[in-house]
Amino acid sequence: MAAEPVNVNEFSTLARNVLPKMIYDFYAGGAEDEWTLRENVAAFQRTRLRPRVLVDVSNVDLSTTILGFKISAPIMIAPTAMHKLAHPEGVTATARAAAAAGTIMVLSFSATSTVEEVAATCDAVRFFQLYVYKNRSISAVLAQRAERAGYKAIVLTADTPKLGRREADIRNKLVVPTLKNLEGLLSINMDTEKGSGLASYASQTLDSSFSWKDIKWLQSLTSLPILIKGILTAEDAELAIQAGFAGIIVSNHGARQLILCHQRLWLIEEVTKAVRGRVPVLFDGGIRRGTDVFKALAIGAQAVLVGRPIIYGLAVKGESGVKKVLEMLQDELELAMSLSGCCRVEEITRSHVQTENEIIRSML
Ligand SMILES: Cc1cc2nc3c(=O)[nH]c(=O)nc-3n(C[C@H](O)[C@H](O)[C@H](O)COP(=O)(O)O)c2cc1C
Ligand SMILES: CCCCCCC(=O)C(=O)O
Repeated sequence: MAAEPVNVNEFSTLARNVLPKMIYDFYAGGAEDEWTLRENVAAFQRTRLRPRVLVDVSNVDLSTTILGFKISAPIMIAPTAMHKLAHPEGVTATARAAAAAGTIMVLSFSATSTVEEVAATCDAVRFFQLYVYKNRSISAVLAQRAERAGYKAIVLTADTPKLGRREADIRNKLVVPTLKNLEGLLSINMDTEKGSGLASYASQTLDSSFSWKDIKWLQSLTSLPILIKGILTAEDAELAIQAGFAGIIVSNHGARQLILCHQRLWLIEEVTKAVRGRVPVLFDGGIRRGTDVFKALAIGAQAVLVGRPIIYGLAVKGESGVKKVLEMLQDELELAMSLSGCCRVEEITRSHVQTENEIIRSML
């Protein structure tokens, strides 16, 4: 029997062993030559901590509040598609694990369980992620179904007018299962002749004409707060606030969309400076350790979301695997806070981290 994983990265190795190659590659993969994927993780490793000592850390509290909802730690579950490819119970198991951990899960539009099935599986605060389809009434129906089913916010993913070029999926001729939310609403011929079935599906469905001028339409569909996911510049952060978004998620979609040339972790600082506290700023991408959460918070994020590690926990051990991943990250964050002299998440400040440039400058 394989040894029990002691950290989140070991779940990734175990997941690789249990999943068919096509599925693991879909989950693990990034766009093009995947250097942004590597950079998502490496940026954390190049960021140093500046711990303070001799602080009474006998009582550390990780809890925080996002859009008025209290969560046990600033670690949420990012929307990721098709959990039934990882485990037969799919995202209902993920949702139960989120509820047990006292955190918020963002359900993917492209889930393999319906919004109602997920809502019925446990009582927890959930958000719903939305893509805008060419047939906009499909997105409208889904946003309204989510509101009726008790979801507390909509998360508009803004970085996917077209699907990124995921070369592993092209090579593997990725076959995608039925997306349960769309049953009866859409019928698509998923072509794997030329490569990825997901790419074929996306090119038939995603509305690449959707733009800032259409946000009012989106807001007219729902009374829920709407967050925007995929913001990477101060300019777009300002537009998002002007458009009335209730929160911003700094994200490069787990390096699955555009290959970037910026050390992305520092975009949190660019965005938080532009936002000036007007709405919460969250971050996702490359979080694999509690110290990564700590660093993202120090740079200015109010909470982080985690994508792949959750799927790997699900693939390896179902609901209990997801719980374990969340527990590991929470425990590591608690230790990082204790060893840095922080008892509350609000006590994690910019002075607790040093950037690569700051490190170089300090040597001159
Ligand atoms: C397999 C997979 C599926 C994803 N599906 C979605 C999705 O349906 N909607 C969305 O907005 N983002 C999706 N994402 C992006 C995640 O929400 C998140 O931005 C990213 O996974 C964070 O990076 P991490 O995996 O390094 O934690 C997906 C990512 C992965 C890896
Ligand atoms: C119609 C677009 C499907 C996107 C699938 C999920 C996703 O966002 C991903 O990164 O994969």
